[in-house]
Amino acid sequence: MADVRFIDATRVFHGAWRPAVDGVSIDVRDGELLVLTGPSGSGKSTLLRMLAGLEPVDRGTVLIGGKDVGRTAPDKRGVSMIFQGFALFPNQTIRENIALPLTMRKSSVKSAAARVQQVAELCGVADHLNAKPDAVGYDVRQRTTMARAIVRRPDVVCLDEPLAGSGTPHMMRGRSPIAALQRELGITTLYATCSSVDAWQIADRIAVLDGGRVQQLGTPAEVFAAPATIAVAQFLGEPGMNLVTAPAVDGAVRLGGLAVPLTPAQAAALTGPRAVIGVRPEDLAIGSDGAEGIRATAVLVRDTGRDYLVTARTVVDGVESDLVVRHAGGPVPAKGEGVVLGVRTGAALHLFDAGSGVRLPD
Ligand SMILES: Nc1ncnc2c1ncn2[C@@H]1O[C@H](COP(=O)(O)OP(=O)(O)OP(=O)(O)O)[C@@H](O)[C@H]1O
Repeated sequence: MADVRFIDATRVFHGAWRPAVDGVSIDVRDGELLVLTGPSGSGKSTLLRMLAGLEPVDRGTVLIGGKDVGRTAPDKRGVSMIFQGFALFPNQTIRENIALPLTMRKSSVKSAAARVQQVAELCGVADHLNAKPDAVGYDVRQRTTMARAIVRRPDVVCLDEPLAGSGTPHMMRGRSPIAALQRELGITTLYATCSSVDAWQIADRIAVLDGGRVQQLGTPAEVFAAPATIAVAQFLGEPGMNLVTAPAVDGAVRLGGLAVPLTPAQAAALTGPRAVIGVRPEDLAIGSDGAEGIRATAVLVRDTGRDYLVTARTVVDGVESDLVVRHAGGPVPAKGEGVVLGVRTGAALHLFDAGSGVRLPD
């Protein structure tokens, strides 16, 4: 096992107008499950491929266990990569699927069989070795994928969107046996996913990428509580945080009747006359005693089964903005009805600079 370090790692594809991975510096601890997340095209796969040696590093350094692997061939790096959707061969048995990395390396038949048995037991699939992937459940298929990934005793496992296209419902993903096994085995793992739900549920820490750059690195709770940029705030949460550009006047950012006072440090960090107020749907409430409220019109009401998501349209500085409210108790407004929105007591409000998109100091 080993730790992983990216230092200023950069990859520019031929003819591209900007790097796909742009000066990324991340330390992944030995045994850690680090989730790389961010929108499609943010550079997650390219970063994993650079670690595995499938993509060159144009600038910067990649270290595995303290060793610069820039000149190390992919099969000598001790990195095992799992691609999208499990990638188990349907016409091969679970045993053959697990054995594949060994048979490709022409390991002796006897030692390969012993190793497959050992890994199958470790991953809890020993009872299914003669079955084909289609004949076993989702849990066994994922465990088999992990067994195949570790059969050659890698130092690091890279999983690139392992659940994409696997038909796994979102609510099941947090119970992913891959994540559970990773913890049992304590193997350093980098897991790329577009899904902020996956990232939130399984990670020790998450790195949010956007445009090839690390926007934020931290535990899921840290990133959720204090997103470092507007891009991160938009990305995490379901639905994402409401973000409204509002004027900063007389030391406060004003959204309807709501005035969010700026600390001296926040006022000094502002690069222009506007800030972006961020508030999560669960932190807004319909109904407010007037003066402090945001006057709006309900334009969409969605029943989630557990509660309602009400989209309310307001006008700030002559510009229409939509705010989503998670509404659980009390009468549900009809489409077109006027509402006054308030911020729940104790709720967090987030402030970002409208020009740079960076969080204002708390
Ligand atoms: N082989 C390639 N040649 C040229 N450009 C590429 C190549 N591979 C990726 N890119 C570009 O690099 C950028 C990062 O892509 P990458 O696949 O790493 O992002 P990603 O976050 O993994 O996206 P996704 O979640 O859709 O896989 C994108 O702009 C993509 O178009």
